[in-house]
Parts: sequence; structure tokens; C-alpha cells
Amino acid sequence: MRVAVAAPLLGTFDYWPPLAPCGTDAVPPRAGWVPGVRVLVPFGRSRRVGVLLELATTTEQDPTSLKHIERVLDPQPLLAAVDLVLIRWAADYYCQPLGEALFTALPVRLRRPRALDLEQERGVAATAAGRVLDLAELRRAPKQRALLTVIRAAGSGIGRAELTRQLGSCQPALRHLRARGLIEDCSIVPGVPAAATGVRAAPADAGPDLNPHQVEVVNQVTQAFGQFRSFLLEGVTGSGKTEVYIRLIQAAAARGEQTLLIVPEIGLTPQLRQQLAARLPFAPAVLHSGISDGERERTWHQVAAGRSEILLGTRSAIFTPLPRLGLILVDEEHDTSLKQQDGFRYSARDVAVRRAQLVGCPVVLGSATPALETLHNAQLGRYGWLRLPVRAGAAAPPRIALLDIRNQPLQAGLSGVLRESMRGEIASGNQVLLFLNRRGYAPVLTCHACGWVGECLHCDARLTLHLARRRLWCHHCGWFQPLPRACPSCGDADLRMLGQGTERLDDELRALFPATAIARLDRDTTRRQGELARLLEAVRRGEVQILLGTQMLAKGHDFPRVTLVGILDLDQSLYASDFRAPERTAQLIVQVTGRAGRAERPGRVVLQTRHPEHPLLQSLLRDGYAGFAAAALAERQEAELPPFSHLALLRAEAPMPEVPMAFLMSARTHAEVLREPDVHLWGPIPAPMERRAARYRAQLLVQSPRRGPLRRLLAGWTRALHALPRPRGLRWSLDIDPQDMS
Ligand SMILES: Nc1ncnc2c1ncn2[C@@H]1O[C@H](COP(=O)(O)OP(=O)(O)OP(=O)(O)O)[C@@H](O)[C@H]1O
Ligand SMILES: [Zn+2]
Repeated sequence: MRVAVAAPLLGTFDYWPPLAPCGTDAVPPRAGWVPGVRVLVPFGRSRRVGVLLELATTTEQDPTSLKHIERVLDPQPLLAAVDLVLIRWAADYYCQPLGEALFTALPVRLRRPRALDLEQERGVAATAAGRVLDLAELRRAPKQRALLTVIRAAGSGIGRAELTRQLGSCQPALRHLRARGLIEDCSIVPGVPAAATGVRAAPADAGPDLNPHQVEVVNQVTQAFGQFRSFLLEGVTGSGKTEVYIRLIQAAAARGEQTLLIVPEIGLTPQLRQQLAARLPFAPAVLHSGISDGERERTWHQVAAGRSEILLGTRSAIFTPLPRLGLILVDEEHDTSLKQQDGFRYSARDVAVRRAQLVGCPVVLGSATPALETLHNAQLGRYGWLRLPVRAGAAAPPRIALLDIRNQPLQAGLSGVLRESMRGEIASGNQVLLFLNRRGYAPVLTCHACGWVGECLHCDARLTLHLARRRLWCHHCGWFQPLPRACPSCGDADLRMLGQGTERLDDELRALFPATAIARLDRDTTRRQGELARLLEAVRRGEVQILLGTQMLAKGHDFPRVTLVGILDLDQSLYASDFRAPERTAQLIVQVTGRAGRAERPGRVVLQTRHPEHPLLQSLLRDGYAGFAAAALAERQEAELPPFSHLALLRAEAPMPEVPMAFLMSARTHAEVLREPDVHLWGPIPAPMERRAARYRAQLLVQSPRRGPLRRLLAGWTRALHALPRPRGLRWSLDIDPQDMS
């Protein structure tokens, strides 16, 4: 039997089937040997959990050396055949050990050698009649009404214990509902698929009438139901993409199919989740990094058993089994957090497309600022290209003004023009949003006497001053030191703070606008659980007049009362060295800009800059994101950069600088032998930030105009890399389609 073991080793391992239990002649039930079950296997001197892949009849290993599987852990496979195919594809494409990929796809708790807790729980589910009943008919029976609401929201089953926990004792009301044929008993068993519901229940709130563009998009996608098709949904900010997703989810559910909705970050989901809950007759299952391992495992089983119509999740949810999957949606598909940056480095967006292809269902990649790769695929006709060119409802697109701040007196980093505009908007009862993509108080602390600058001991980076916490803090490795009272170098007391972060902006705004409610949204103010949702809610309720923050603000929020957006300091990113920097900057500007004027009140954007003539800003202003993207794609083509070539980045790091370079040199030697003529090797060179967290980092870039030769090189190279001697302290990783070259 062929097994993938939870270990960072390439390849699979063969075992004999499990032996009969001691003292019996009984052959263990063969029926349990189904690919996709977890098994416990002896591995070296220890035991490991693995996943059974195949019932092979031959082996390339020496049969006499094979050991027996110790135990089959699961009564049914956790992963269906199609899930195994997807994960094997991803492991292969991203050059990752299959065991690692498999166990990334499974909830953490399932990596432990513990049998599933399959104790059945008695529960109830709404019948077809119960799902469509107008709840008003139960107004004289409030307990029954509350019960039915909860039972309907739970999808196709909720345990008795959970019901009692939520609503107290409810036996009589349950009896009545059952007698009226509105609910029925069921058992809640992880791993046992419930029948597809397929019933279209009336949503709690019907939502707005779609505009003609939205109707067209919904039609195009629903026509593709039941077959593989990828779509780019390019919808300007505020064009009602969410509304389109909701209609598509409903349409899929009406066919008895599940939807997988992937979003980049959980910061987006408090609002999205509420919207989905309000509009759909079934509660979305939610998977993201902020939930406990136990909850993750429960949700995972619930979805895998087909007991949820929709799974809303961040990147790793892309591998969750969905037996009735009929639609995949990826929102904000341009967002870099869809790409995992450590361990198993995969792009949830690209895996989504592959998954849709394997399942045979449509996939929709939505964004106001599509990634250049995705645009390119749409231009080539590989993806259907759907557009929402106007804002939904009554909203107009915001007007953008570049504000040259050279020789302008700034207060709190704000020019006079911006300050005056802010006063006007606040006086009219509107909200203002200020975007400053740098957290902390000031990015630099320096000594006026000797020029000392606070630097990280472990990184090639400056320390950011956090005044409220009286710390100098490294944003790269997390190291910090207490705020010095005098210069650590010369002892002078004249220490100065240079530059502005959100903490400082917050302080200075409070002095400039004393009677105004100000809220700051960044990683420091939203560290506590639930704080982000609370802040967003306060903004939506109009309790905040000035909202300031980092790129967290750019993430798809709907702030209907914001009429003015100020972009304070993006000049640095205009000149960053990464070839993707212009794309990211343009996306950030357009996304932040898109928070203005989303409802009836028109929006304005003021972009402060010392480089008003910069071509990126000019093309964005003149031609919008589409014009910028066209120009940027032409430049990429010229420079033979993605999507006009394909990249793989081999990174290495170690406590000594020569170690990663030497490793990459020998890696290069192997690649030279394997490469076809048009595959290029660049490096090794030290990484842009060479030292980080006390480790020296270097990289070797592989570039190929076509994917085929790159894939052929990678196949042999990955094996060679795993076989290379690994000096102590060396870590290396291979990143396919790298997004971040730092
Ligand atoms: N057909 C419609 N008629 C009226 N209002 C609508 C319609 N569709 C959506 N809206 C409203 O328009 C606003 C913007 O919609 P939504 O948040 O879905 O936009 P979006 O395309 O996701 O924007 P972004 O890319 O900025 O996140 C919401 O308040 C939504 O309720
Ligand atoms: Zn550091």
C-alpha cells in the first residue's frame, strides 16, 4: 500500500497492509483500505500519521524491507479521490513533498494519530416544508419560530445539545415543529454525507434588483454551471461584486451544489459573513486562521460531509473537501495574501482554477484591480472576461486629484488643501479616510548630535519608534528594545523622530481636530480579537469622523459615509526595486480610492506626492487601472517578466553569509546540467535585505519564457536539491511563481 507520510521528504512510502490483531486469525476488513484514509505507520524509529494513496500491487522498494501499516485510523476516507488528485497536483506543481502538502490540507488535529471521534449525535434538520415556511406564520409561537430559525441557519442538521445551549430547553416546541412536518430527526456524524438539499428557500432579505451589468455576469456564470470555465470578473470598486456572488451562491444551492468562496484576509470577512448570513437561508461555514483547532476540525468535517452549502475561507480552505462542489469564487484575486509565503508555498487562486478544472465547475476570479497575470489570461481568451464597469446603485466614481506637496507647509503630514477639505466634509456630517501605509510612530529615531540611527541587531533594517509602548521595534523580526532616553552612542539627549507613522498621525490629528471622533486601523490597534470588527462597525454606524490606517483600509470594506480619501505618502513605493512594485502600488491606490463615495454622496480623493509627474500616477489618473495595466503589461513583455515568462526562486539562508551562497552555487551547477537552452539562471545573489532575524539570505532565480522547459528542469532539480548536503543551520525553499522577491 502506498502512503504519503507527514514529513518533509520527497516521495511516497510503501507498506504491507495491517496485520490481523494479535491472537486472532481474522483478516482485517479490507473494506477500510480506501485511498484517502489516514493510517499510522512505523517510520524510522518512530511512528507517523500518513495518508493512504493507492493499493499498489508492485513496489520499487525491497519487499522484504517493507513494514506493515500499524493501523487504519479512519472508517471512511477523509479525502475523496478528486481531493487527492488536486493535492498531488499542487505538491507536484509547487515542488513540495506530498506529505507536507497533504497535511497542510488537513486540519492540524488530524495530523495527530487519533482516531476520529465518530460518536453519533442526535440532531434535527429542517424539512423542505420547514425551509420555505414564511416565519411570520409562527409569530404566535415565538419559541418554535426561534428554533426553526436556528435549525434553518444550521443547514442540514444541528445537534440537540447545541440547540439547548443556544435556546435553553425546548422539547415541547421541537415536538410541535416535528408534528407539523417542519423538522425531522437526523444524526450528526462527521464524515457521513447528508443528502443534497437542492431546495431553494426564500432568503431572509431579497436584496436590491440587479443592474443590467450584474444580470449579464450572473447569466454568463450560471450558463457555465456543470462544466469547467474560468472567469475574470473585473468590477470597479463598489460595482456590486458581492451582490453577484450572493446570487451565484443561491443559484448553485438551487442546483444542490456547494460554493467555495475564498477571500484573502479575515479582515474582510466580518462584514461579508454578516451579509451572507443575512441574505442566504443557510449559514456559511467559515475557515480561517483565527479559529480554534477544534472548531476548524468540526467545520472541516461539516463541509466535507456536504452539510454546508457554502464555505467561506482564507487561502488554506482551498483544499477542503466539498463533495457537491459546483462553484468556486475567489474575491480580491489580486491580493498577495492568497499566496502562502512559507512552508508549502502555493497560490490559492491558481489552485482554485485547477480545482475547478478537476471538478468540472466554473471559477470566478473577482477584483477591481486584477493581477496582471489574470488580465493576461483574460486577454488571451483563456478566461472569460466579465465586467462591471459602473458602480452599483446611485454611486458615482470618485474624482482623484494629485496634490504636489513640494514646498508646502505640512501639519500632521497634511497639506493645507487637504486639511481644509477635511474640515468641510466633517462639518457636513461626512467621514474622511486617511491612508498612510506605515505603522508605528516614526520610522526613524536619530541622534541630532552624532547621527546615530536606531537599527535592528538582527536585520539590515531600521527600528520603528512605537511611542505609546516606549519601544524601538523591528518590523521584520519582532526584536525590540526600550526607548533610549539619550543617544546610545554619544550620550546626547537630543534624539529626533523622523518621518510619520499611523500612531503619530493619530496623535497629531487629535491636536488638529480636537472635537472629532478619530479611529485608527492598523495591526497595532486591531491586535485584540474582535477589535477590527468593532472598529469597522463603529465606522459604518457613523460614530467615527476620521478613519486613518494602513493598507488594512484598502481591503474591500464598504464605508458608505466616506466622501473624502487622503493618500498621504506613497512616494517611496513609486521607486521600489521589485518589478511588481508598480502593480502593487497602483492596486493600493485604486482600492483605497474605491472606499470613497460608495453610496449617494459623491467621493473625492486627494493624493499627496512629491512626484506628481511620475508616469505611474499620470497613467492611473488619465486612463484608470485598465490604462495603467496595459502599459505595465507592455513593460513586462519588453523585459520578459511574468506573465511573459515563468519564474522559480530558490532561497537559502543561514547564520553565516557564505553558507547560503555556497549552497546556491552548487544548486546552480546542478541546474546548468538540467536546463534547456532558453531557461536562464540569475544569481546567486544576496537577498535585497540580506540579513534578517540574524540569518543571511541569498537567492537564485530561474526564468523561462515557456512553462514546459521550466517544469522539466524543476522535476529533476527538486530531487537534486533534496539530495544536496545540507550544512548546519542552512534552510532552503523553492518558490514557484514567486510574488515577493525580497
Ligand atoms: N443592484 C444594486 N442596486 C443598488 N445597490 C447595490 C446593487 N448591487 C450592490 N449594491 C450596493 O452597492 C454597494 C457596493 O457593493 P459591493 O460592496 O458589493 O461592491 P464591490 O464590487 O464588492 O466593491 P469592492 O471591490 O470595492 O469591494 C453595497 O452597498 C451594495 O449593497
Ligand atoms: Zn530585526
